[in-house]
Amino acid sequence: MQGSFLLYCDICGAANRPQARFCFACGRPLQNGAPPSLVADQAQTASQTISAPTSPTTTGLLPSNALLRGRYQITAQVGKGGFGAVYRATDLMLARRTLAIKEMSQQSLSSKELQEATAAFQQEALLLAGLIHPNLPRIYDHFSENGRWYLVMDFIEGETLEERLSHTPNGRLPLDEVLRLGLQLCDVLGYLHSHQPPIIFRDLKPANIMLTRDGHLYLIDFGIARPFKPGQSKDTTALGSAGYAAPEQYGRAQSTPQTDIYALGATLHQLITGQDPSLSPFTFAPFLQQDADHRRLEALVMRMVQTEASRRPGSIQEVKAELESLLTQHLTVSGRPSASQYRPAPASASTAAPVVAPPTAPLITRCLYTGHHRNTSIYALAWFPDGHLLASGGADGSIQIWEALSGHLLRRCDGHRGSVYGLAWSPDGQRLASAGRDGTVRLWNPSTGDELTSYQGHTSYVYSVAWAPDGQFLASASQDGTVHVWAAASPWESSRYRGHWRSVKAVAWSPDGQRLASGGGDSLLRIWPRPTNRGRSFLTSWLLSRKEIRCYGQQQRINTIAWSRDGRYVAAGKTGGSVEIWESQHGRQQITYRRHKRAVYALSWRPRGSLLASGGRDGQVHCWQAIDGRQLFAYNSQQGFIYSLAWSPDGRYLACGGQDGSVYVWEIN
Ligand SMILES: Nc1ncnc2c1ncn2[C@@H]1O[C@H](COP(=O)(O)OP(=O)(O)OP(=O)(O)O)[C@@H](O)[C@H]1O
Repeated sequence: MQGSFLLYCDICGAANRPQARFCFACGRPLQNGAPPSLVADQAQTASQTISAPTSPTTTGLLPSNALLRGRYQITAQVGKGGFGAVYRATDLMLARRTLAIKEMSQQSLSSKELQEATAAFQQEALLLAGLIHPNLPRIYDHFSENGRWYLVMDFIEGETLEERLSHTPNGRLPLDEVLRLGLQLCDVLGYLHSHQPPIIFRDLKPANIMLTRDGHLYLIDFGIARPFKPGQSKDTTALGSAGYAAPEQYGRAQSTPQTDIYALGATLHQLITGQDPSLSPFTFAPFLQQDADHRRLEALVMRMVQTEASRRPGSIQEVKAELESLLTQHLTVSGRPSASQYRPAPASASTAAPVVAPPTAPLITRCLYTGHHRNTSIYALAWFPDGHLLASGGADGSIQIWEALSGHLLRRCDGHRGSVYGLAWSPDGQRLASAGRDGTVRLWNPSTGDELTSYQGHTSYVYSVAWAPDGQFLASASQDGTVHVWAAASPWESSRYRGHWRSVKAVAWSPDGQRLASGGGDSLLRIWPRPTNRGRSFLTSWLLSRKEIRCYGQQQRINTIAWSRDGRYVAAGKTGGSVEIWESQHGRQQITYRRHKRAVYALSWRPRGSLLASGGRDGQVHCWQAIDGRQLFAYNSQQGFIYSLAWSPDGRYLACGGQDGSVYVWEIN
């Protein structure tokens, strides 16, 4: 805390900075200088933000229907924080999507306060704009209007973790839910810390975490997050929230990833014990529950909240590994599925079921926009690795690259003679691969639309192309009955897999890049190891037969295949309208989904969890749980046959390409 006193509001009782002229909480004028309102700040009670620039504010006054920037129509105020108000709004220019708009007043501020508040606001906009993660809201715009700053972002349908705790018994949560929330927080903090230099969030607390109905979590409020500055001994300004802020945030040292580990430890402690750490900073009582799982979590939490940063876990990954192992132990020992609705990433799922327990909440969908080709079928869709671009390819032979969330067409790549059937981005996003009816696989520079190279070796249509996760190899599947594996850097080198005896419609790499799955006219799903020798080698089925997994399902052509994110399952969409889910190590069939009436042409596994989207000749898109085939929604498209489906990398959008030449992008909550 920089000042020595806090100024308490006579109307609402909120603590304000001594220089403040208006209460940051209720906006009423403060009685500056009145002795009864001045209280020594040593106590630093409640969730008072340490020295964060609290601003007197005249925000929160926008009426319903107010229009900002000529496009954002305010529908309601949903929150009020230290810097201003947050509104729900409709974007009139983009498919009437719902957005959140955060407002900060520039009025009635001393010049220092204005400087601090503006810096924090700009900081939040700039930092968030460059971050893309499933647990962070996306930022779309920021601007100034009528003396206020505005930040436009995803609207999160839900409540803060603080609000959630206020209506749970004793302000606590069950252990499995705490572990799952902890894992999501590790994911997003790990993402922030993986930046160079690491981004330190610095204000992790229940009030800055929002939860959706199905338990998905978002970090909000990046006002005081900062990149770590190498060589600096302590933070320029002391920032954070009492109780959750590590000792080094009180101006003693520079905040590091260990600072966020401390706040996460304090938060986990609160979720288990129900004790608000802001009431007694730096003291963490032992857990009341003393079973083995709670004791193990307690040991971890106590290490996380060590005063000495060097005695805390070395990285957020270390915390995550322990939470994962603890969750596995907890579920295995208790033998019960999760009570929570959160679906952890499949990579961390280790129960016997195909994936994890399904959510009970219905999915909410809304069409973001519709893009078009020249009224010809769209056979292929691929999201750019960070989700900001979407590529589509179709019967007109063109490839179009869109700004994924606005539908703005950025570029076309023309060169294929005949339909484009397959598309894949290189993992680094520098190149786009396409497969076509002209028998070629081509590489494109997505920035210019220029063709970089083409791989020629197939003797008939190429239906599918897939890029290995390490970026070094491409696999392509063809009507000629082969799968070629190309070294991406040298188009003349390839291995050829000849295990199929009919056309091969689909090929896909396992997420670890060690195996390939292919399927086609012979009805067999084949899972085979990635060829190890570079150079020309011809891999026949007898060569691989000892290592290959063959999945014998219904005698129907396979049109499309998709791996689950953890590599444990492969889904195959078939001509008769079924989708078979196979366990990939031993080729055991898990379930068959039979709710499509006609051929399934497209499948996409949602990046988080067990949700599959399927579509095909019946013109329907189904979203269902791969664990048990439970359908969450079926949407009757007006697009004719559905040929392609693709989830965005963050799992929030589903792109859908059809026979009528349109691309629909749906937002799915
Ligand atoms: N993207 C969002 N979608 C929906 N509601 C939101 C969103 N962001 C914030 N809110 C709501 O607005 C409230 C205030 O938001 P936020 O914490 O970001 O504001 P702030 O002014 O920075 O607060 P603080 O006092 O913590 O500094 C939140 O508690 C939440 O209820």
